[in-house]
Amino acid sequence: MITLKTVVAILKNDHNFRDILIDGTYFNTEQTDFIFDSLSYDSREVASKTLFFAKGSQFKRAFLADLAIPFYISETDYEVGIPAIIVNDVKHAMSLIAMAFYGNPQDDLKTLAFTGTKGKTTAAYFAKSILDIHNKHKTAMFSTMDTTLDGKTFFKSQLTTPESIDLFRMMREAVSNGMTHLVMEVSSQAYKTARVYGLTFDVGVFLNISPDHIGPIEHPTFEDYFYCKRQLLANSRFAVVNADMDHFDFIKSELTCDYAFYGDASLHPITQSKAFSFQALDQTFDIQLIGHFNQENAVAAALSALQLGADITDVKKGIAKTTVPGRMEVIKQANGAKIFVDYAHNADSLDKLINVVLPHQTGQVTVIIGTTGNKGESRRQGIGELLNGLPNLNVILTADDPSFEDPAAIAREIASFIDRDIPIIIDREVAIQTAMQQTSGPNDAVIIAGKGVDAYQIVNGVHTPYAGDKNIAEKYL
Ligand SMILES: CC(=O)N[C@H]1[C@@H](OP(=O)(O)OP(=O)(O)OC[C@H]2O[C@@H](n3ccc(=O)[nH]c3=O)[C@H](O)[C@@H]2O)O[C@H](CO)[C@@H](O)[C@@H]1O[C@H](C)C(=O)N[C@@H](C)C(=O)N[C@H](CCC(=O)O)C(=O)O
Ligand SMILES: Nc1ncnc2c1ncn2[C@@H]1O[C@H](COP(=O)(O)OP(=O)(O)OP(=O)(O)O)[C@@H](O)[C@H]1O
Repeated sequence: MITLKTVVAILKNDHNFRDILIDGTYFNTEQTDFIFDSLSYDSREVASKTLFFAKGSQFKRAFLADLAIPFYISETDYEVGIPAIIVNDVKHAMSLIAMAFYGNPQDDLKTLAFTGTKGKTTAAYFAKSILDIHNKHKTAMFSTMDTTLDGKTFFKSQLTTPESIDLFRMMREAVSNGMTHLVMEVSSQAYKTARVYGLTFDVGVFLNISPDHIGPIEHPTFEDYFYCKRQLLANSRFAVVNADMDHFDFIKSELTCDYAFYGDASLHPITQSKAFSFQALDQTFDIQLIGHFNQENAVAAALSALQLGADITDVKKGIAKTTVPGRMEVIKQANGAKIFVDYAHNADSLDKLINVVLPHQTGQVTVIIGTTGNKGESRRQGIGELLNGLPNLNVILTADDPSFEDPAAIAREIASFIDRDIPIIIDREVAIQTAMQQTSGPNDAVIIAGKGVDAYQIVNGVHTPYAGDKNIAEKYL
């Protein structure tokens, strides 16, 4: 529940209130009070006491026209005869009002947020494993892969960071379920679209930055992407930062809270890095996820969990038991060849993934990859140029969430950055089957990059069923 009076007070306090408009008359405050019993940003989900937020580039006046609602909040007066609260920024309004409506659930949780171009999901899984040992399985998690409000039942979310109304509702539900900690991923889009506006995290972690998510529906420039990501540190009580990342000195210069750094250029380097173990924080850790970058993700999670009260024993146990579906999963073909299934879908991740595989697999190595349509368009050049610089690698280009674009055209665009001829097999299952048929022994490998365990392909904007890279690979062992 929230009253109109509280809503107006929140907006005024945030310097976001413009006016209330009822039947063509302007008011600078509420005329009578009203109690709202729900919040919504979707006209298909409203009731008689819903406070409705009209937001978004695709919002249409028609969505409001026949609604039986007491008020809506908007940047625009849609002139539909419904009392309107006009604000300068509807997404700021939505976040602060949702926070109050759900009773500031962040105050009842220890909150840990990860941002970075890569590793958010993996680091979140490490952190959840550690914290679950510390708090006896009372860790909620909001991640791209999985969301859990009770620590044990999981569902897939549409967005990496939920819309603010959903975020605070889910946080409240997690508290009601007895959760004491929340681990979440915060995307740059979350800051760009104010999904976490007004929220301060107990610990904010910045894992790394590389050019990505630049395109018409994401960020116009790298500067914008980087700025949005840095907002996590500006809105955290304690920062954990990778000292080896690009622009680290600048990030450090901006910090206003306490912090811990990790990486070679810090007091917490990773040493003795082996496939399944490493040393850091004066300890030896066992780890199931191979790759130095996963050891970085693990140390970031370790420092965060220590800050939130876990002890080093919890940390060691948590890291040792962590696996992440679709991240660095290795299966063996009948002929001994190794199949690596990983979610790498930009040049930086693919580069790191290939560098983990090549030292061990000295035979024929085939990479299967595509890139998404209508999103992250710059990945095509990045991946093409990377593969061009690795002439000994076999490559098959395939589909990966083409959305409204033609997957063959996307593949041709990637191929245009590669000097040698590259086969294009749009059917991902056939691409995997073909590569696996070409292996001949234990030194060979197939790297299936991009979809991990995603059980769908986005085609024409619709999630269409897909068996999943790992399931398909297992079919052709
Ligand atoms: C750019 C962006 O963040 N867009 C998100 C945003 O859209 P928006 O606010 O612009 O809303 P819109 O799509 O224009 O829709 C207009 C509004 O009309 C409403 N509506 C619609 C139909 C109707 O009949 N009645 C009605 O009221 C809708 O509920 C919506 O509120 O809010 C929508 C939900 O309210 C999201 O679905 C949408 O995510 C889009 C689809 C998306 O794909 N976003 C990606 C780029 C994203 O955010 N990704 C990051 C992860 C990036 C990473 O991998 O690191 C993420 O956090 O998920
Ligand atoms: N620290 C890292 N640096 C570079 N690449 C990484 C790192 N951690 C993971 N990766 C690679 O990126 C892929 C995606 O990892 P993960 O899902 O943890 O990242 P994410 O930030 O959640 O990704 P996304 O934003 O694309 O959902 C992994 O499969 C791996 O190939």
